[in-house]
Amino acid sequence: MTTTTPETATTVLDASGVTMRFGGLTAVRNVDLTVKAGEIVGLIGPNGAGKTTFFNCLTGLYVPTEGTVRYKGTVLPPKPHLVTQAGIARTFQNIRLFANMTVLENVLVGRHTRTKEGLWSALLRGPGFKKAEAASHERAMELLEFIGLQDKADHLARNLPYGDQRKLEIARALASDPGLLLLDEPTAGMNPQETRVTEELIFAIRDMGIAVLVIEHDMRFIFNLCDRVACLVQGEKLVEGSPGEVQADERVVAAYLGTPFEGDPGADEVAEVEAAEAQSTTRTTRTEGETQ
Ligand SMILES: Nc1ncnc2c1ncn2[C@@H]1O[C@H](COP(=O)(O)OP(=O)(O)OP(=O)(O)O)[C@@H](O)[C@H]1O
Repeated sequence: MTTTTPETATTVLDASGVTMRFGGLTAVRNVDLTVKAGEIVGLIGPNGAGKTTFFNCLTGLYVPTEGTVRYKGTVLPPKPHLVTQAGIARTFQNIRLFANMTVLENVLVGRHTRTKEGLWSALLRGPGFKKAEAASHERAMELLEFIGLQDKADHLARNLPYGDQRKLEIARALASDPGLLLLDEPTAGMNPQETRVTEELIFAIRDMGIAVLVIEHDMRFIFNLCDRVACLVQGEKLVEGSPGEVQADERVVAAYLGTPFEGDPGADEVAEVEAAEAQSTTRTTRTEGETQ
């Protein structure tokens, strides 16, 4: 059996020099990022760092002011449905399900980019359409089983608990048979148990051969999950590396805490506190000695 290592794996996503300006504001500046087959890559950064804007540049919602985005070597067309058709699926920061449709119907909607039957075939319900419909139904049920919602296929999406709605969004994205899945804050609002389940789900998606790029504020989740992490700050890529490297990088810590570290972080403060404590101990000892 051959296994693909990240070094030799094909590049699924190649974003190069991506810049996005809104009038005078540069939300993303000259960002390069690659995702290889078999990888889970994390994108972190403080609020307003440009993470979602960068996602929107990858998925055709925004046309980058500068730079190119390639999927498996081909430059992507700047239209969301064509990007989905090419093989990139995404979920959004805020849940965007069809609330009054069933769980199964929501997944079937996600399948439409892979259905070739035309309008007349659908209207006349010819044999080609019926075959395609049965195949879509079967695939949608497989996906519901994969995420553990097969028993709720007939429930209305709006009646699902929050964690299940998030899972359903992922199933709908998977219905387009992507080679790359972009997840925008998949654990936002989840309790620790739901977050753990999501982590397992993303590992299982990776094991299905789908590369994953994930934005998340939950650092424990991201460092546990990802093979590689990139940190955006004020639209620029500040650091990229293994979870260990990024976690230990003083610039990343400073970006989150809002204070730059210089030299040994906090050494002066520690020395000051220790000196003050030593002084107060001397004073206390002397006072005690004087009263005896
Ligand atoms: N359509 C837009 N028009 C103008 N400015 C925008 C637009 N979209 C985003 N911005 C600005 O671009 C910057 C980056 O925003 P973005 O939402 O990409 O950050 P983020 O890193 O995803 O933040 P968060 O973690 O809070 O979701 C912000 O200053 C934001 O106000």
